[in-house]
Amino acid sequence: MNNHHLQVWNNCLAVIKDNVPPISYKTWFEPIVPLNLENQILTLQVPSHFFYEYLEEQYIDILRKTLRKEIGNSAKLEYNVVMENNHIANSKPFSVVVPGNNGSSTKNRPVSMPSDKEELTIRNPFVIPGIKKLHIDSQLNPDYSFANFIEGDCNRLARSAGVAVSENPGGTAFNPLVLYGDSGLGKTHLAQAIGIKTKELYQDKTVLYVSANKFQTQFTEAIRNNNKNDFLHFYQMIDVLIIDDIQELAGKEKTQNTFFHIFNHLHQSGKQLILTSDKAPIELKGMENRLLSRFKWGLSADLQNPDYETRVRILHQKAYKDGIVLDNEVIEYIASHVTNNVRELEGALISLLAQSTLNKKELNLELAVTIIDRLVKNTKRELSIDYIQKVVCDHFSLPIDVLQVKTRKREIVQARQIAMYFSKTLTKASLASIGSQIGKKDHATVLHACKTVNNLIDTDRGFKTQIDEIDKKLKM
Ligand SMILES: Nc1ncnc2c1ncn2[C@@H]1O[C@H](COP(=O)(O)OP(=O)(O)OP(=O)(O)O)[C@@H](O)[C@H]1O
Repeated sequence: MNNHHLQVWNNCLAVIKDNVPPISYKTWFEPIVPLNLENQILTLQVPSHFFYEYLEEQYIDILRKTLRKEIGNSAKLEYNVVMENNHIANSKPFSVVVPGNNGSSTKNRPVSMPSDKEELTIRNPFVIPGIKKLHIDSQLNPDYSFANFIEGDCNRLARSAGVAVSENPGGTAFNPLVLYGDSGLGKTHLAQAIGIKTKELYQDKTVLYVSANKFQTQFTEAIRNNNKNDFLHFYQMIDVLIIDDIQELAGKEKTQNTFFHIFNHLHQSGKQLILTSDKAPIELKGMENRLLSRFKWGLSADLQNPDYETRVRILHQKAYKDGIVLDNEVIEYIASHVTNNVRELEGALISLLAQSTLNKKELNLELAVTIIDRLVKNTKRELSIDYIQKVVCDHFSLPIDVLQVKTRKREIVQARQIAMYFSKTLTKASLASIGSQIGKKDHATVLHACKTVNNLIDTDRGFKTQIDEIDKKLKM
């Protein structure tokens, strides 16, 4: 048998080895199998389409130089992409690169499948090593469905983008879809809901949810075990990849670099990426710019703190799911006192249920007041503007929505000014944000309200007493 191709490739490798870092050599050149040399065309077998793309992108110069040195100026290079299992990826065609005078070009031929390569060699970081059939568990929690996700102004854009993505993964402009917002506002839930719905609509699509931390751990393991290729190949065959808490990759340059290649590959192949983050992409620190700029290709949608109405609906839904009936006053009490995020709202409900069951107490407002106040004090809550409006309205026996009504009625104007004054003194909200939440006023109106209230406190005893009473109620 003619071993000329082996000789030529080994000579090329000797030069390449001296010119690329050892880890790159091991990753990208050792797995290559030289197959044939005919008419100055060297055929190399590579394990995947991505592998070939990566070689083309990163190493074409050195390949071109070494080949020309070995075979002459009309040297050509062909890649034989051997997909080792039919369901690893769509059968991508055989690609040929010609490192000629005009740089590289590619053309296609059918894939060749050697008979001795039937076993799956890509290791799946989600299954026990040794299991040959590649079954990917999507790692989705069925509770995190769209049906269980309450819609409100706080999440409307993100939710509808999520529905659109799950109906047409990879086929909308929302790629990647970046969901961001503070902790406990439903990013994981929504991202998983997209995965669940996609699986319902497209059973044959490979969906995978993974936290950025898990991704990082798998990557470190893969490097330690010399399996970086397997790691890359595994991720590049996913149709819908959901990575949670992407901010956790900050400062992890190597992982980011690998994720960059996975991202590119998936995006170019029309696959869907869904990322969650605790900050808007523009505010993410410690991330490579090339990654950040890619995050901005699609849609970034934020999740905000739910307003009072949405909190009430979330509580009703959670109680219903747990099979308990709660009086409206109990739900309203929780919704007006637990305002930080949905996770705390859930926690409050669970504490209430636990106390009532364990101590055999009736689940009524009295119990709710005791439990919630204890909880809220422990979490050093910041008062919400919603709650301030509620307390002020209760104090003056006004319906809460009256503050939003455009009117010059003195008692309403004054209640609104008092609500603005307390929002300014007891929350961190800006004048503009206070104004927009209380009667859709501008910042100048809020400033004027604060001055008026301060003046009245100094000059009107009766007024000051009212303010002190409201203050006490708010800090109860
Ligand atoms: N709109 C909603 N409707 C119903 N449940 C919700 C909603 N938003 C959040 N939740 C619930 O609140 C809890 C916290 O949500 P989730 O874990 O998705 O938050 P997160 O934003 O991912 O938080 P973190 O950044 O801390 O991971 C979950 O149990 C989730 O089901």
